[in-house]
Amino acid sequence: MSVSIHPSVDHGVPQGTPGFSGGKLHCNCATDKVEVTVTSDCAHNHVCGCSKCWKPEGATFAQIAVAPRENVSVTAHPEKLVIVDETAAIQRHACRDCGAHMYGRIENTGHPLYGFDFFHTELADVQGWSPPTFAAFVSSIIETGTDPSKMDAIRGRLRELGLEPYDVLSPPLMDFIASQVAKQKAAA
Ligand SMILES: N[C@@H](CCC(=O)N[C@@H](CS)C(=O)NCC(=O)O)C(=O)O
Ligand SMILES: [Zn+2]
Ligand SMILES: [Zn+2]
Repeated sequence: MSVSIHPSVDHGVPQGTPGFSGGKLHCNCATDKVEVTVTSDCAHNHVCGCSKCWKPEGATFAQIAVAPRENVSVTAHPEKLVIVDETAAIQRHACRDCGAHMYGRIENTGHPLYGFDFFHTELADVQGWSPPTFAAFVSSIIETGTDPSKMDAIRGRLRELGLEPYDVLSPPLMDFIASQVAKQKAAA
């Protein structure tokens, strides 16, 4: 295999199941697993190279998607969750024992992405989620140790997988964020 991106896409990006309606995510603890229930499919699934998104052992990118926050709830062992960085825009709730990030929530109602919770679909015990469609924050992998000389090969592999690489977010998401900001400015 050429370059490893993330175990969920390294052998080809899976197809989603039409009408998929969500599932339960579990942390990586052997017992007393934290459980998060998501009652819809995800949207905007992508791989992210930033240093803040949780990655499985050995992965170069995280795989992360969103769902409306009302569709995401902690259904077992909430006492094991800790917020990784209270000052971050996305408050990532991680299992204090295994470190897996179970969901990320934006509490600032003025944030353009307020209302979306972030989660890692590979933590689910079911498959069929809308698959990743692009790669975000690709240059950021250099910050966590990737040799810059490998970037051409990594961007090439992402394109081969159909995951167009961007150094921030995809144009549709950047347009959505800018539209939210424009609405806020118009209302102010
Ligand atoms: N280059 C930075 C980028 C971090 C970043 O901006 N991450 C994005 C994508 S997840 C974000 O939205 N961060 C908001 C947050 O982490 O709260 C890094 O790798 O740490
Ligand atoms: Zn755990
Ligand atoms: Zn990220």
